[in-house]
Amino acid sequence: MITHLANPDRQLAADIRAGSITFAGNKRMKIFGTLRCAQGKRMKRENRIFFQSIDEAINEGYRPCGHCMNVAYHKWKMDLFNNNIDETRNLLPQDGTVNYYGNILSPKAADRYLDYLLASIPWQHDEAVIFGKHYLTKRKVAWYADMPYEYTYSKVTKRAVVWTAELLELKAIVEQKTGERFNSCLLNLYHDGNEGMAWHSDGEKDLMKDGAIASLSLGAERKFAFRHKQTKETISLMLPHGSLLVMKDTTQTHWLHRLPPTTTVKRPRVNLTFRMMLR
Ligand SMILES: O=C(O)CCC(=O)C(=O)O
Ligand SMILES: [Fe+2]
Repeated sequence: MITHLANPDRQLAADIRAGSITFAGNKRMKIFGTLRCAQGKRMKRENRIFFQSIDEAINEGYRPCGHCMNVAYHKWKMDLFNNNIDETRNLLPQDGTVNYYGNILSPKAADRYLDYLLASIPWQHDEAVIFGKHYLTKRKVAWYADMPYEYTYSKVTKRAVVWTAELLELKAIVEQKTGERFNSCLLNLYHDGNEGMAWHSDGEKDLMKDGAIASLSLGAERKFAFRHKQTKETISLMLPHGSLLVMKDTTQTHWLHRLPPTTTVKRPRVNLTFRMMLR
């Protein structure tokens, strides 16, 4: 880190040629950018500071300029919300794998997808058969897939509709993050905290056995919990707007999961679970 005031311009030119100066920062604003940045050139000499590398600037607490360092700026923003989330850490102590990826969408993108999903998905109340009686849930669902697959859960057979462009974008983002492939997605709409989902596992015979299920959450932040079928051990976490959780390996065989209702949440939540159906 070198200040501009402490350096005669001749020395500065030599440092730039030698590569010991590659970025300039603003001491007052704690922003850094390239030496050619138009915004950077306007700053007062006494505020100007130089760095050799991006790492040096970030370690000093500077953030990348949104004009001349767009890619680094977006990475810095995502790292900021995800402060130190380790997506390789297994949240389960045994008998399955659950990985939490934190926020995978910027707040703006997450807002945009949530607005789209609330307005454009043909949401329908979910149907279940319990002791031979048909029930409609308060929660609404929609099911999308590569083909109009049939899928049975809660003793009711549903037929998928084919992807929209926006759902395909989300599927591509989730596949890129997780390295997995998915051919279908169940969407759930919880209008407020009164709606949730009871303890269950997603081990239906139409699903690929031990396949990954990737769960993308949008809207109101809600608690999500796992409970081991034998030991009854429970693990829970919060799922914020734009976050991704992946369940895989033998998770569905040994663990139940649920979305507990909560009276404090007044806003809707949309959850997308990307799955691999057997065909
Ligand atoms: O809403 C959620 O987070 C989970 C939904 C779920 O478990 C399911 O659709 O099977
Ligand atoms: Fe589930």
